[in-house]
Amino acid sequence: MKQPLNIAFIGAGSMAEAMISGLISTNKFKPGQIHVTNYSNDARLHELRNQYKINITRNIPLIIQKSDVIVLAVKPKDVVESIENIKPYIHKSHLIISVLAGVSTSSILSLFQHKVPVVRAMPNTSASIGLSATAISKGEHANDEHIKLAETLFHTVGTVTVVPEAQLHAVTGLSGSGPAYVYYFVEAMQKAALHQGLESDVATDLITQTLIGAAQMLRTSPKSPTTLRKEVTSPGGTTEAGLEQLTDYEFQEALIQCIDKATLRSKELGEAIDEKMMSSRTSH
Ligand SMILES: NC(=O)C1=CN([C@@H]2O[C@H](COP(=O)(O)OP(=O)(O)OC[C@H]3O[C@@H](n4cnc5c(N)ncnc54)[C@H](O)[C@@H]3O)[C@@H](O)[C@H]2O)C=CC1
Ligand SMILES: O=C(O)[C@@H]1CCC=N1
Repeated sequence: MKQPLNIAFIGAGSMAEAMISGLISTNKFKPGQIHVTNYSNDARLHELRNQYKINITRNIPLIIQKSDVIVLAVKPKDVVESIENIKPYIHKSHLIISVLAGVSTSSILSLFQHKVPVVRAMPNTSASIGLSATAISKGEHANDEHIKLAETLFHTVGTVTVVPEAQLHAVTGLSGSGPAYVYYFVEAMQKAALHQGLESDVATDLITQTLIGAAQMLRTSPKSPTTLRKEVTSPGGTTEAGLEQLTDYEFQEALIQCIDKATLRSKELGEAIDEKMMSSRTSH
């Protein structure tokens, strides 16, 4: 594929912005190489242009013609309409990257109705600071070069793992949605800190540094999470008293159920698209 690459984002929401922000902040992509369009919100496009100096447009033929990589970043429910709009202008030398939860590469290929290379990816919003955990899989007409290109792109915004496509539902429930679970956990820690009389900004600093420290320990220490937990937990001490409450409230079970449910939802989102495609075919 020619260099420098031009990238079009179809959809200008949270995930598109996280990727745009990450791509630009690493200086590996210039704002001029990035193009973005959305459904109807002009103010949102102007906001993105003001912040990142990227190209904004609602001219579909133009954005597709100018770009080598097309990132589908609409909600799963909008995939049929968004592909319908771009389809006439797509050719085989484009690489389509879908970040849509649940939607399979085979559904995307059926919507394009021709042999376009598709890579499906599941990043997370930490892409905005170059720390996404992204997993990718290739569709039927994507080759090793396409997967390499997608790897390079997502490497700019964090780590990349290639997985069999069937595993992307679990990845979505785990690391795609994962940042939200952590933020939810932090919201609870903040409430507890306030309840105990700590100042809000003091609490926020302590919580954030605790999370960064624990995450860094997980990354750098050869010890397992269980060993690291036990090292904090003095017999008869404060941690043990706290963890007893989490056990009583079945915290781990709740989290397992949470990830199972999110994984199931990813499958349902994909199935809903397949059903929509089937019913539109039978009604024509
Ligand atoms: N938000 C997240 O943390 C993550 C989201 N994703 C996936 O990324 C995709 C986008 O999610 P968000 O950014 O959170 O959604 P969002 O609702 O913030 O953004 C969706 C964007 O799509 C645009 N859009 C809708 N229909 C369109 C059409 N026909 N043509 C062009 N643009 C159209 C909307 O105007 C909006 O800009 C979803 O499929 C989601 O599953 C994947 C990983 C993480
Ligand atoms: O909640 C969602 O459906 C998307 C996919 C992963 C994170 N956000």
